[in-house]
Amino acid sequence: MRLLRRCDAGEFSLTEDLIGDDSIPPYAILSHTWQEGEEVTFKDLTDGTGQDKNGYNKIRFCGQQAEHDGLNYFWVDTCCIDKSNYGELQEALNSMFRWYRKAVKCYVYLLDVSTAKRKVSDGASEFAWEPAFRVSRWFTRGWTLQELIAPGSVEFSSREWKRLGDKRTLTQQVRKITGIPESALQGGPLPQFSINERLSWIQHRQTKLEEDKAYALLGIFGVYLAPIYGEGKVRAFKRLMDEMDKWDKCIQDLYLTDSRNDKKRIEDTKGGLLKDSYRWILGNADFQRWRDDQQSRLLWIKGDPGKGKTMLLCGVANELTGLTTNTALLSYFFCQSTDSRINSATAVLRGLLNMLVYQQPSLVSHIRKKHDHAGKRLFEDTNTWIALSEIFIDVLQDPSLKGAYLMVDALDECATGLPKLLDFIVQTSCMPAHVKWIVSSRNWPAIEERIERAGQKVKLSLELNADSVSTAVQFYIRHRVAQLALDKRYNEKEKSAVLAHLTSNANDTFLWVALVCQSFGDIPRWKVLEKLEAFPPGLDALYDRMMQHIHSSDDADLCKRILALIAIVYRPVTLDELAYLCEPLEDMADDLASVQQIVGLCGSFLTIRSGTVYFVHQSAKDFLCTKAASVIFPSGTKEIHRAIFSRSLQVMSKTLRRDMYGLRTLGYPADQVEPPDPDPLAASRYSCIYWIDHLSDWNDGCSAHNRVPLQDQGPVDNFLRMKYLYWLEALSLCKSMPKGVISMAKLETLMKVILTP
Ligand SMILES: Nc1ncnc2c1ncn2[C@@H]1O[C@H](COP(=O)(O)OP(=O)(O)OP(=O)(O)O)[C@@H](O)[C@H]1O
Repeated sequence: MRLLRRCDAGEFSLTEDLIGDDSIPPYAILSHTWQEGEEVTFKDLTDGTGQDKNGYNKIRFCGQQAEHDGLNYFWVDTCCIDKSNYGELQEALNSMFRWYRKAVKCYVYLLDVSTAKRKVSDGASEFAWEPAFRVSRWFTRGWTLQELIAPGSVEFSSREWKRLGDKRTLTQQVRKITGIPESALQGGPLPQFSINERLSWIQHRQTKLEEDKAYALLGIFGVYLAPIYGEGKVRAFKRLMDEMDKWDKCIQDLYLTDSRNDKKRIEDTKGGLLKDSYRWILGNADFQRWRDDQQSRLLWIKGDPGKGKTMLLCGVANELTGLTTNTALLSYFFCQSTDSRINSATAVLRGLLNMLVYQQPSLVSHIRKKHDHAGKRLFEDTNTWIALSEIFIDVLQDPSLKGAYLMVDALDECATGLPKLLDFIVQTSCMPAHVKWIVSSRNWPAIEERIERAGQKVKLSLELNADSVSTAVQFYIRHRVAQLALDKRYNEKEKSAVLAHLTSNANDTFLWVALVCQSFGDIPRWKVLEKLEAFPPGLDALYDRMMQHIHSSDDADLCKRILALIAIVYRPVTLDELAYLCEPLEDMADDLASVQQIVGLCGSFLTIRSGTVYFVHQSAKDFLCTKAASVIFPSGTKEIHRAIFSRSLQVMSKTLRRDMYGLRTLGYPADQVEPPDPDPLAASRYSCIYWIDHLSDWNDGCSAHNRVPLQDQGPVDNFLRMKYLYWLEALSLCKSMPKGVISMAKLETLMKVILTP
């Protein structure tokens, strides 16, 4: 990129070609419409001519504005690109959007808008220049579309160099004139707008060369295309759309979860995020050191279960969102061991990448380099980690990446590949890039050992910040008690007693407060004082008490069965799925309200959100699987795997059939399938995907006389003979064919082991 610099004599000179973003100083950029034969060219500038052209005036305008704003450099498209050099032109066309985005200021020079006339009359609601502004030629040209959208600051000036306003103050007018939504004008991520919507923004705009109408969209779509002038508009658009299709496919294949939705879900299920309970971190010296010191790249927040780490990270994400708009990207990931989709090292990198490319689509090029060859397998085979980590490093080293904040919550919940993920975080936190990591986990020595290897790290222990955490928990207690008092109509005495009990027993643990308050919600007001002592301090003591409560209830066996099942499944199951997987619930399969009620009897261990059953917290699952294991798995966990496998086979045999979604035609694209309502796969979706995993876990280490039924005429053989094709169809409808292929290989291995004499 070449820039212009003002010389002492008031003239301008071109810099050399500046390679690499680090060598590019802050600059302003001009946006205008071209006048045939009147523009100052690259050749003019190098020959020292062109001062007599009308276009020279615009360069002076841009230079003067830049100087006024304290910027020594500026860029003008007419003369900063050597258009006689095809390589340079191609690079410029594909970089233009980024150049406009990186400009500190963009000055729009409107030759056809004059401020010579003053306000129409006193009290008039619009300025005299507004009618001319509305019909300005600038709004009708193709290239000016990205010049409006890409820069953070766009200032409009009249023919007389008078400032009219900027794209923030004139948002409503610009939105009306262009039809472009406000969030796109204000720098919102463009992938949130459909391809058709983005195409519509240029529909009524013109370009001198017909192909340019397509090329002017490259930055807006975040794709790379070599310009072929002469190919015609139709072919140029076809090539653009082909690129978009590949882009779309790549993003779809990468997609695993939308961390923004995960964050929202987590905040919702945990009862909403309280700013007063996390904002202490913003004033914390360690946090500030990590945030403000360029050399500090890795912040590790560590603390015991339920100390509020996840909610703290949600809060930090919110604060960084405000802080980083236009200066850096923010990407986060919340590991959850109870959900096999989001509890592995590869899932973390996929999730982080997904958020990065959403904000800066041009970064997809690094994924495309591998995805164009390998397709979806790139994200699903044994080499996925290698490929993803290489892609991730390329992304972090992309010269156009201004900076990035990367957050990973609950490293201890990353069940697969944690050591390599930690090594990767440590490695990339030492790279010379503007990247900062923030991670959280429990106080695990294995994590500490690896994080210690990072050069510039900051450790923030919640236990060592007990005063701040304690004050934050106090805010939380007051908030929850106020809510309870309102809902349950406590009198002052009851309210004070609850407050005092929580305050003196919380031990700086949010989760304990959250669980106790949840239980108080089920206790009638007149019993609350009497029941207070039933909530002992300490998480385990509380879980223990919840377990005893279940034990002494009429539905103890059923509740324990449900808890065991929810602790074993590979992803949270829906009420529909639960009703079929848990045999004693079978009769209620068409009465989900009752299933929901029964889940409600399982103490506060479980919670239901949008029809799906989750553990209220990871520590609840940990408690059940360790301290209460003998109670909920009296015959061991294999027995639960066996039961889930066996129920899965039954539900699949009962529900799978040909063309369940009534698609009729063969070859219907799987990604366009919408589940009918009611969904015939609602009850068997989980079973279709995971039955082989349960079979395999049941078999794992089984003694010879307990062998799983894989022989001819056994249940597996019968199922495959009768339903194999329907099962494949179901896998495809569940968009889980790749997982199915892995499962089939697993089944084959299992057969070989078991059936070998
Ligand atoms: N800032 C906050 N606003 C609202 N609720 C909060 C806040 N901090 C903590 N909580 C409450 O405390 C509970 C525990 O917090 P959180 O899940 O963040 O703990 P954690 O340290 O991540 O636990 P673990 O390490 O066991 O996963 C949450 O479910 C929520 O109810």
